[in-house]
Amino acid sequence: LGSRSILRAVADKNGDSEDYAVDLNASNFDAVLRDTPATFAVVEFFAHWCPACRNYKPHYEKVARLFNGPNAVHPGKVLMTRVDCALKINTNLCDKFSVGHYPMLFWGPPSKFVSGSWDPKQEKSEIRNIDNGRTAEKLLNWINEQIGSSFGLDDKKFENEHLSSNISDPGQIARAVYDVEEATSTAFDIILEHKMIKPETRAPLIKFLQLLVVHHPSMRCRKGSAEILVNFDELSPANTKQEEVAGAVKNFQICGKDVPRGYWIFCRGSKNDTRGFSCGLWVLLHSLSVRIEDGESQFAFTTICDFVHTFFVCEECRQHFYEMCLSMSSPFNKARDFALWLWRTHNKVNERLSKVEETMGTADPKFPKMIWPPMQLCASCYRSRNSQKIEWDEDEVHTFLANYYGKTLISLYKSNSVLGNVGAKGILDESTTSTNAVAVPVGAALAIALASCAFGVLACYWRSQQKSRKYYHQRYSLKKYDY
Ligand SMILES: Cc1cc2nc3c(=O)[nH]c(=O)nc-3n(C[C@H](O)[C@H](O)[C@H](O)COP(=O)(O)OP(=O)(O)OC[C@H]3O[C@@H](n4cnc5c(N)ncnc54)[C@H](O)[C@@H]3O)c2cc1C
Repeated sequence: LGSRSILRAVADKNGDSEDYAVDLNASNFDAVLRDTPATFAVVEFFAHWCPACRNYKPHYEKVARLFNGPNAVHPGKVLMTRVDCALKINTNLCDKFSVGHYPMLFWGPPSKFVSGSWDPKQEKSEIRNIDNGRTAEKLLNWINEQIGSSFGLDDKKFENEHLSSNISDPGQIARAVYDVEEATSTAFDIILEHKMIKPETRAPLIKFLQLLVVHHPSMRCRKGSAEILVNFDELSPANTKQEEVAGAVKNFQICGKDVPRGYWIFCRGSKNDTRGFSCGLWVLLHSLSVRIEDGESQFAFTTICDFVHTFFVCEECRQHFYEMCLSMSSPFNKARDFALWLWRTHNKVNERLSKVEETMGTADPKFPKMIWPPMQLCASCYRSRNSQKIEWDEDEVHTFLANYYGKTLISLYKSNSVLGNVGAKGILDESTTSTNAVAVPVGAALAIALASCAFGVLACYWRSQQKSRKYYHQRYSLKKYDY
């Protein structure tokens, strides 16, 4: 099992069992703590034979319920885990943390636990012994003090009154990398659930996959998109029935088997019906727009327009977005222009929705629609501003977008090295060659994509899949955008 599967498998049990804390042992300890999107972790070292530990368990679980699993009230903040020191496999691990009594609780950033240790004599350590967590109330108070929160044991699902807005914190976007993966997976789940792969929708889907293969910010999703793309003609020959296609594609999970996880982090709203998928989709589109090369800008534009128009099941959203696509009178030659177009278009949506939400009272109070980026995020983006009008410095906006949706978005991946060495390298190797993929067949476009991405491992995999392949020599011309 992958480390995320462990997190999910444990989380999935929560429907009928009260075990929310994640059981770790020496073999999965590092991997789970490295992969968690949570900002902090609590590790409880205990022994299953210890009566005090058994009595403590309901207290610990009461707190873990708030943070772990798909129904977590405050997901992504704290990962609550436990290690049974009475199991032989964990002896060394417990020794490394100088576990001298049970239960013994530690707190720290998850990455500090990876290959980590704790020594009571050590003066400076980011791992701290929790010395006052003997009841659920005390433990939660201790956590609240550390992170300046006011979580309560009675907090209910989605009653995120404590959710802090991420509007003006530029570093928060780093957490959105998980949401971009979640949104990509959700988009493809929706496509399958709604049986949307048809002969007439193949072209927009293939083009979008081509874009993802090269420019998705997550290595996992680039790899998964490539696998689907490589097998696309086998998966959906023109005459195959919908059910067969859906069944076959389902076996290829676009961002790997551990995504989706079932919750949002950056895109989490303070109500259960706000934000989430549509926020994740925007972040995905922006992060694609800042990764393309000049020569791909028109391709990226038509691809994203067609994808939203064909596959985004919010009728009003896709219609409005498409109208804005159609209103473009000349093709894009520069990646910068396309990134700025998408930013402007998103702001038009924000402007329209802010009025609607104000009238209808449907806004998320923590995340009201606004013209973006606000001053707090990018003061230099503003040349001048009065109540009527903002005069933007578009060079500054573009620099900001490129940094925000480029490097910052994947910085958490890097620092956590979630994907291990290969993944981190894949993510950092953002150099790509311009690819007018719209004019080349699927296989050839992929070959160019792979060659240009330094995807060593994936390229090997791809070649091994190509032995007896015949490509569709099909031109995906989209008349609507032929200028
Ligand atoms: C293509 C598309 C079209 C949509 N059209 C409609 C519609 O017609 N009607 C409707 O009700 N809903 C529409 N939606 C949904 C709506 O835009 C929001 O996604 C949703 O209301 C959730 O809002 P949010 O607060 O999470 O912020 P979102 O608007 O989803 O934005 C997500 C994040 O992107 C960043 N951001 C905000 N503005 C910009 C910008 N201009 N440039 C770059 N980054 C920005 C912010 O960090 C923000 O938190 C659409 C969504 C998409 C993806």
